[in-house]
Amino acid sequence: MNALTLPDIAAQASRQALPLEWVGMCGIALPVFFDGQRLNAKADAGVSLDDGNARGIHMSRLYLALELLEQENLSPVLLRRVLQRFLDSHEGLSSSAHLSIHADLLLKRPALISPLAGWKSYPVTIEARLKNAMFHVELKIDVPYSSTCPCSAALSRQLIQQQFIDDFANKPPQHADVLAWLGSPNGIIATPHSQRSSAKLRVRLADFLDELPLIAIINDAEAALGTAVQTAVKRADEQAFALANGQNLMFCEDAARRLNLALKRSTGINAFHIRVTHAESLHAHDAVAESRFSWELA
Ligand SMILES: Nc1nc2c(ncn2[C@@H]2O[C@H](COP(=O)(O)OP(=O)(O)OP(=O)(O)O)[C@@H](O)[C@H]2O)c(=O)[nH]1
Repeated sequence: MNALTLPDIAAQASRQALPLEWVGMCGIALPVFFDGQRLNAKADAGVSLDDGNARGIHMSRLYLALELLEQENLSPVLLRRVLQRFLDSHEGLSSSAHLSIHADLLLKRPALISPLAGWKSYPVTIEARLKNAMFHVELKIDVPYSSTCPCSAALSRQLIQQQFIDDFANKPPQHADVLAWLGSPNGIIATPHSQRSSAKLRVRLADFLDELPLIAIINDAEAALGTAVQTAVKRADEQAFALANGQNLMFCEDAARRLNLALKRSTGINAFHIRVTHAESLHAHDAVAESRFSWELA
């Protein structure tokens, strides 16, 4: 039997000469390593197709370059090496390379009071680009938190005051009576609404960073927001959480401003874009605020 040469369509001339900005593969399953964890990731890998006459890029060369990610902890230098390999394997065809890695980062979080702890999952995307020796890394991180509406709290307080006036209209308040009243349903006749909320952070990193500051950014964001979503919870933890929410009333605007300050204080961040969403229980729609810093210029 004669050995047949395999047809190579990608090497053919394109019928329509036109360069393309991005060509590659999306959703490639891949294990990556970060902070001692093996993450189940999905990668999008692509290059520009500058030669408008070339029919296609060489997908397999991008795919094989991703093997580098199986061996080392994710870092800016490793991402750059992968992108350089994308370009080296497409010499004459491509001048820019792009890689996105989507994964869920698991962090163990202690309870507020009890000695318990549990895992929290943070969706993250790490995006790296290389063009004309210019290398950029952008992080996208979702941080869930709890927010309690300050307006609803004030309105609830007013109703509680009204109830107090009604219940103690004809008697001078005695300490024991007031204490008992505070512990009764009438003492909390109205409650403010709280909602599970989410902050989507997009951050462009400075060139000098050796590591990806994913965990530092998550920790800074949660500290700024004040009422992170909890994991393992006993009653003592739930009570501490209720107190924390009561002391931490916020509109979505408040949350966006706090995150803006926190990210400006962080080192190694050149630009950022924040979008917070409060999934209101008052409405069937969300309250949303955005804030950005140097985002258009970056
Ligand atoms: N460029 C391109 N390739 C595709 C597409 N869909 C599937 N492929 C296949 O991806 C496979 C890998 O392509 P290449 O990397 O060029 O494979 P190859 O020619 O064996 O490898 P090299 O010798 O390194 O060029 C081929 O079998 C293509 O047909 C597509 O939309 N575009």
